[in-house]
Amino acid sequence: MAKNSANGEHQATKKPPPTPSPLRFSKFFQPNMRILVTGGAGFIGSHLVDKLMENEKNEVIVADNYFTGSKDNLKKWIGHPRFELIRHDVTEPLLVEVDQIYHLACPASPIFYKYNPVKTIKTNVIGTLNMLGLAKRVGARILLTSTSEVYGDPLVHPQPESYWGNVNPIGVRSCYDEGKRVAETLMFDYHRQHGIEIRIARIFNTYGPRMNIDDGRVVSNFIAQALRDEPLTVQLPGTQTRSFCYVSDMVDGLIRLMEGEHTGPINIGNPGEFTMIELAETVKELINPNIEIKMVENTPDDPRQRKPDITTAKELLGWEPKVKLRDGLPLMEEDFRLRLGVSKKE
Ligand SMILES: NC(=O)c1ccc[n+]([C@@H]2O[C@H](COP(=O)([O-])OP(=O)(O)OC[C@H]3O[C@@H](n4cnc5c(N)ncnc54)[C@H](O)[C@@H]3O)[C@@H](O)[C@H]2O)c1
Ligand SMILES: O=C(O)[C@H]1O[C@H](OP(=O)(O)OP(=O)(O)OC[C@H]2O[C@@H](n3ccc(=O)[nH]c3=O)[C@H](O)[C@@H]2O)[C@H](O)[C@@H](O)[C@@H]1O
Repeated sequence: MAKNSANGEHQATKKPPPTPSPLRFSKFFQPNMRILVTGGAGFIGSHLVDKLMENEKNEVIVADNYFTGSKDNLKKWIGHPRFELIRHDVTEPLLVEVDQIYHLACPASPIFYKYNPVKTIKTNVIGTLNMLGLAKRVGARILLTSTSEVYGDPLVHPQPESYWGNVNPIGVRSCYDEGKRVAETLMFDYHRQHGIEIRIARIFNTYGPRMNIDDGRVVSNFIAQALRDEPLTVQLPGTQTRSFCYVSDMVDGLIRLMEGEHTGPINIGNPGEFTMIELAETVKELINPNIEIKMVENTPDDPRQRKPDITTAKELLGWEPKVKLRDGLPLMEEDFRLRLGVSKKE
């Protein structure tokens, strides 16, 4: 850290991050963009990888510990010369030379992030520290997938990025939402202290093909239940709301944020808001009209309402979602039918 000799006070360094290896400027070297995607074997990560691989200038490295992700999600890229897959836990340091880091690694379904809460915190805090250390060493730009859960059980509705949230710091969801809040803090501290180029996306409930069938999140639960002829389990009171974003819209928003000039945090989500009873009724109508809707117990600290204010994303990224819930659900149904082996009744 630079020292100011005039008054003896320590000041934040204005030093830019280190430049990439000289090899990258050699005329004999392919000027490809090398991109690390942590958590790339998961639901959103694997769709992001598909999109990044479409660009022939991109080389993609995925680092994943397969806690909630799977090699299956990436099978079409395994063996591709521009693709590498590493079994790696982000709570350990990673040495790779990359230009960009999409840092997604973290279990996202409440059932999975509550399963080993201490590990969830380590993943969010130590994992993000490790990825920021990597970004600092190689001069990479880093994007963190934060969450609408940083707003907790929001008292402001819809939620703009300026809202500081209403989070229980000692509850059963805190490992995830406080973990992500610390991850955001670390991102900004590395940015201010070391000049790291950061991007923060606050993702709101995202759904689509490749979600784990027994993932536990509401959309995947309802579709799997409808296809298995089981009652749709609406957790009480059923009037709580969520806003559901289709995964292709999400990936488009994340790439725009990474490529743009704004650090964020920026909300990326679909503002269409539904109660859980409305969601169950829609799934019933579209997929299985004979199914029963059953009210069941909820879990502690479940947010009562959630809807993104996406003014910032519209203005700064020129982004807004295109896929409506009624159009996205059938695309997910198709994928779940294939994986569950349940064909459509004529
Ligand atoms: N899907 C959503 O609705 C949503 C909403 C808000 C934020 N997010 C964030 O987006 C990211 C991706 O979410 P998703 O829905 O694809 O979840 P997911 O569970 O399908 O994917 C997470 C991936 O991270 C991997 N992972 C977990 N811990 C790891 C560790 N310690 N080291 C390496 N890999 C690890 C998992 O194996 C998995 O492949 C997460 O950071 C999540 O917090 C998702
Ligand atoms: O978007 C976000 O920011 C966060 O959203 C979700 O968290 P949550 O909204 O609690 O997701 P679900 O588990 O899908 O629950 C949504 C609602 O559906 C209800 N639910 C869930 C499951 C079910 O079978 N039935 C049901 O009614 C829950 O009570 C809750 O009110 C994700 O799982 C987090 O990873 C993510 O960060």
